[in-house]
Amino acid sequence: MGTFQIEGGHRLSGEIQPQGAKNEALQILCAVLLTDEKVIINNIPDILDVNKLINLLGNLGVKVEKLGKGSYSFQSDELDMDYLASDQFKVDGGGLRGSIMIVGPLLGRFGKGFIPKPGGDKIGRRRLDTHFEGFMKLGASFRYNKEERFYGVEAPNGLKGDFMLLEEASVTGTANIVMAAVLAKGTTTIYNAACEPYLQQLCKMLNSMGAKIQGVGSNLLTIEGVEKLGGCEHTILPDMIEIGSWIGLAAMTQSEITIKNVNWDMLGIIPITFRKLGINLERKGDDIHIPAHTDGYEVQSFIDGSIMNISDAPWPGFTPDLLSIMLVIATQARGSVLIHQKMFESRLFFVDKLIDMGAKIILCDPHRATVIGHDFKSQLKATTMTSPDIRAGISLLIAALSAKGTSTIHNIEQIDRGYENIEERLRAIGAKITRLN
Ligand SMILES: CC(=O)N[C@H]1[C@@H](OP(=O)(O)OP(=O)(O)OC[C@H]2O[C@@H](n3ccc(=O)[nH]c3=O)[C@H](O)[C@@H]2O)O[C@H](CO)[C@@H](O)[C@@H]1O
Ligand SMILES: C=C(OP(=O)(O)O)C(=O)O
Repeated sequence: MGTFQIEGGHRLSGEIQPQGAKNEALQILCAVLLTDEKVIINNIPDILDVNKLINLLGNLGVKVEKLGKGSYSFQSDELDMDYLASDQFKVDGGGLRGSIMIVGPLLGRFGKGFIPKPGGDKIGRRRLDTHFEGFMKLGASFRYNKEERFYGVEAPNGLKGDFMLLEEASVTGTANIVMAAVLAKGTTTIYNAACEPYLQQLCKMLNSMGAKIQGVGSNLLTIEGVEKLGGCEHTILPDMIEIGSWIGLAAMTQSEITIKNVNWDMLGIIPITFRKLGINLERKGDDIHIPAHTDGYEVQSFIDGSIMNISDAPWPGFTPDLLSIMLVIATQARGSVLIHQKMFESRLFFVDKLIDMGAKIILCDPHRATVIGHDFKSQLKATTMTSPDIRAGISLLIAALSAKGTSTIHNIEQIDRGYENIEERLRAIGAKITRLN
């Protein structure tokens, strides 16, 4: 188990360049299975989850070639389908959440797809019903081995387009169904589709490979199936969750930081939501400049004067992956805020650690926490903690960097799942952080 030691209480300053988006990369990498031609992908983040998926693709027979930092070519012309029945696949597939998205492309192109129960954050129930109901709507048969927790779908005669109304706007579920439907016969219509920038990017890539997808960016996708897809070159967007993490870091440490090349127009409601907590964000070209909040930041209230409430919703609502960071920032705001995590059941339990550090938080129930900000009149105190999931991990790291004294964070593999070379990048803007093992 890896550990960070963090000496908190120092102001940071400088520029930080966001990595490529983890959740987009996981979708895009799975899409390379849809063609026997070469696919080039740029801006791939060098993080644990993405490297695990690249390794899985390699074990499946995809020819992987590194072209430069963050750039790879992939060719899926000679896949080893026997690997899907191997013990190694059970280990590889269970190692991350994103592996679930190999099923759609395999089903679409080869008429069968398998996956062990995927990994990912333990943040409450994470059902896969949307994925498999979608595949069944396209004509696949489904089986699930409860003992081995192994899922399988088969359609030996190919898939056939249909209309479907998804039970939930599942991000990976929509990506999976889209990747199956692009090679189905006829037209597939997906209503209540997720439409995060990750999905917009996936659809853009698939269209450049020859797919016919309309409605990109909306919750109604129409996909006219094609016989075959070809190669393409695709560049992954900057990671909006990382960008939000650095905004939180700047606010909590009262530091002046510029986040470079953020692709502002794809950030949706994120900048507005930080402003609700009183964070001042300036757009400079395509950068975000956060001035030092030396006088703190004040939570806004609603028009009727009622307490500020920040909650998650499917895109274009506020992403659940930034709520833990919002919660941490709120601990030093002027005013109070209710954080409502609607999607996941166990993502707020990490507040215990913040309470240990001196934050004023009432955990109302597993989904809601009320935070009463200190307005920097009292600093958080350093402590020893364990990172329960990726976003709680980065939130605790931000808390530690703002706290008085030296903190220790264990289980930092959770952070390494999604943040590239984090200690070096933070040291470059003045953070005192050391990786102990
Ligand atoms: C690898 C990857 O891309 N992971 C992301 C993906 O996970 P993932 O695709 O696994 O998440 P889903 O979108 O399927 O759903 C997440 C959870 O929210 C619930 N739910 C979902 C939609 C909805 O309208 N209402 C609702 O309550 C689901 O029951 C589920 O428990 O999307 C999540 C939701 O943005 C993000 O937290 C994850 O970082
Ligand atoms: C929950 C997340 O990741 P995953 O879906 O990979 O567990 C996340 O990125 O915040």
